[in-house]
Amino acid sequence: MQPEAIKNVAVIGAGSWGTALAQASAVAGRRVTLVCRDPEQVAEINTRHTNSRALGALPLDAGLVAALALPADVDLAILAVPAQQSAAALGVHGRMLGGLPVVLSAKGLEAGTLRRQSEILLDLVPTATPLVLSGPSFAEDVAAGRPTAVTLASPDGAMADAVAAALAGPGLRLYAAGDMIGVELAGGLKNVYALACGAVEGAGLGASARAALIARAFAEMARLVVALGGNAGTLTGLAGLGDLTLSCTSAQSRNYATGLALGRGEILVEGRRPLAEGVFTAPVAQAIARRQGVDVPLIDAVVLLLSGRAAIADIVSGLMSRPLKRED
Ligand SMILES: NC(=O)C1=CN([C@@H]2O[C@H](COP(=O)(O)OP(=O)(O)OC[C@H]3O[C@@H](n4cnc5c(N)ncnc54)[C@H](O)[C@@H]3O)[C@@H](O)[C@H]2O)C=CC1
Ligand SMILES: O=C(CO)COP(=O)(O)O
Repeated sequence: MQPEAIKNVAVIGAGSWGTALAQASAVAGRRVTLVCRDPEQVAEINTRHTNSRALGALPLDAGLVAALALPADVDLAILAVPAQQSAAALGVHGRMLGGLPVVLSAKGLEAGTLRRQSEILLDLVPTATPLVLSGPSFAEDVAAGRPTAVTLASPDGAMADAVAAALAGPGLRLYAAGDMIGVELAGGLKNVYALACGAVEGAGLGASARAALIARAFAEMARLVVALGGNAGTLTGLAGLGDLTLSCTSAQSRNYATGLALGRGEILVEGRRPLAEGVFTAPVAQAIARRQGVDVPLIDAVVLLLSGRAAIADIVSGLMSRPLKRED
């Protein structure tokens, strides 16, 4: 496929990330339909050119329209609902996606089934071509056109090149890559580690502890990626090091902010906080690691923290008192 053949893009999911990706695609010259669930949101986007629920007063590109369903002439779809909602959204829209390239942009693993986003897509729409978009990219930055770079991974290299070229614009640079498993895992796992890093800050444990945590998270993530057939080298790129750095050091990350609250001793009340994908992905990552026989002490620590069954001081002292081991 040539990039010029990708004229019409549909984005499923009108939250902050879906709206930001729709905006970037429109700025890149595509005709974009943002698929919403709420008729009032459709009316707001089409008349006032804002999506206030997702991105406040930010003016949206005139090439972006909203609708309740996908149009018939779509060349490329982007799925941008929370990771636990991808199967439900594909249940509604999947029959329109047969044979199409589908960019998966949620960062998370599915509870219960332990599926990655590409596995969900291929189970529900076997003829679609999956591409995974991940990397350091806050929706607010992408929507405002600030410089952002991400990875776009697919086993179909020619398709990844074409879609990267079609979606690239003045503020968004996409690097095509082949290791979809590594990129998917990196995107899901960084949210778990961002929770941990936020908790370290919230508990006042210091910048040295946070840096050590990031480095050990990187090593843990590499073990899991390799065990699942991915490439550890992928983690040196945007979806690995790039996103881990961003999400583990910035309170703008909702996962980091949630960790901060936990570290301060606050109790999480479901539905009362912004989406923090790591909360759902942590137990899934732990189950996958157990299945593969991979040691993941940091993921275990986050699962314990989220369970509310142990204080952060006890969790940290448990991590620090493990037998010493070699780094190399
Ligand atoms: N916000 C960000 O900066 C970034 C978010 N992401 C990822 O994008 C995914 C979505 O996150 P956000 O847009 O930030 O969340 P959000 O909470 O802002 O929006 C989620 C949207 O999905 C819609 N939705 C939920 N279930 C649905 C369903 N079954 N069918 C159709 N629509 C449904 C909701 O109505 C809402 O509009 C997450 O996996 C997140 O990790 C990735 C990169 C950046
Ligand atoms: O994935 C993101 C940045 O790359 C967004 O992070 P949060 O979901 O933690 O806000």
